[in-house]
Amino acid sequence: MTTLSVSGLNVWFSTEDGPLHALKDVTFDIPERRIVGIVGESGCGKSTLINAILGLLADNGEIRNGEILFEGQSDLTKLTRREMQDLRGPRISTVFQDPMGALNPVLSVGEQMINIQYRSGQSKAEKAARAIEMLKLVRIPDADSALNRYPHQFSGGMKQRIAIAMSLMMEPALLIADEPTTALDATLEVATIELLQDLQEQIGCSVMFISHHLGVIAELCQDVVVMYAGEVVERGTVRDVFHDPRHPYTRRLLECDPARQTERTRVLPTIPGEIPDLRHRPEGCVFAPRCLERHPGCDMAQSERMVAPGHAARCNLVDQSAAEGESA
Ligand SMILES: Nc1ncnc2c1ncn2[C@@H]1O[C@H](COP(=O)(O)OP(=O)(O)OP(=O)(O)O)[C@@H](O)[C@H]1O
Repeated sequence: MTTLSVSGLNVWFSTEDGPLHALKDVTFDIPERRIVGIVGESGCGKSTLINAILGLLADNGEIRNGEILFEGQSDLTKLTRREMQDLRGPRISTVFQDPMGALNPVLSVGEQMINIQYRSGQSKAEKAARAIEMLKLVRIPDADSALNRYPHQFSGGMKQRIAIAMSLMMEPALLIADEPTTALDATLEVATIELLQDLQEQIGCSVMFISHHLGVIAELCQDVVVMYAGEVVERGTVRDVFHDPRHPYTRRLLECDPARQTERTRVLPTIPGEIPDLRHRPEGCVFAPRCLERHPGCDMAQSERMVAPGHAARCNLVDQSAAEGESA
């Protein structure tokens, strides 16, 4: 079963300078029990995508068309505010870069972990036992006494692990992890990624993992969705997309062999130029103004093409090279 299926999603923001088309025809799946990485430069629409899934778009934002199917049943774009509230947390949970966004500084860790289970129907002692079990799972030393401590009494890495424990406590079907390791140093980042891998396997949830760190995506994810200027430009398994990138944008991102780079340079390389103003999208390919492989066909609208089973790219060049291959 597919945990999340986003198809033809379009999000617009109204701004003083006119309508801004932030997400255009975004389509991808998060299959059951898989970790899907979302990668792209700042401004490519990652936050807008998360907010659209969670029903938390800003007041000036609007989903004009498209579908976000959760567990093959509910179209999240059609749910009421109340219905979305019921899903957020227990069924679709989140973990962000700053764990303090999830932790209340004036409540003990135990109180917070017990409060999260408000609908479990269990006694307080059972909830406390579950909290200790989760703290052990995320490798917090001395988990029993950790319940009585406050967030500021833990290191940054431990706070993030507690936030992860809280987000997985109700065994959600989908965890949305937005740059959860970016603020951590390299050693803690590796440990946190290994932990996420372990927990995902144990709990059996799907994960949408947002990162601008290609090395982390390669390490953790099975599938990857490459976004540019609010469009999905390429998607497929990490193996296919990273070993045989078909969109010029993906190729630019990957052009330096990650294996030969240091931890620091494995983050997204800077590509000359900027994401276009999304109030004035180019008629043709949105990446064309920065593309080194630009040709006249790029001035026409691009549609997504399957380049191999499960591997798609939104680039007219894909067909051209395929056609060249056939005629050679
Ligand atoms: N409330 C808003 N009103 C107007 N424009 C918005 C709003 N929110 C986002 N945008 C625009 O939508 C586009 C996508 O923004 P978004 O924040 O989703 O990108 P992002 O990839 O998450 O970037 P970052 O990594 O910097 O947070 C940008 O052009 C941004 O300016």
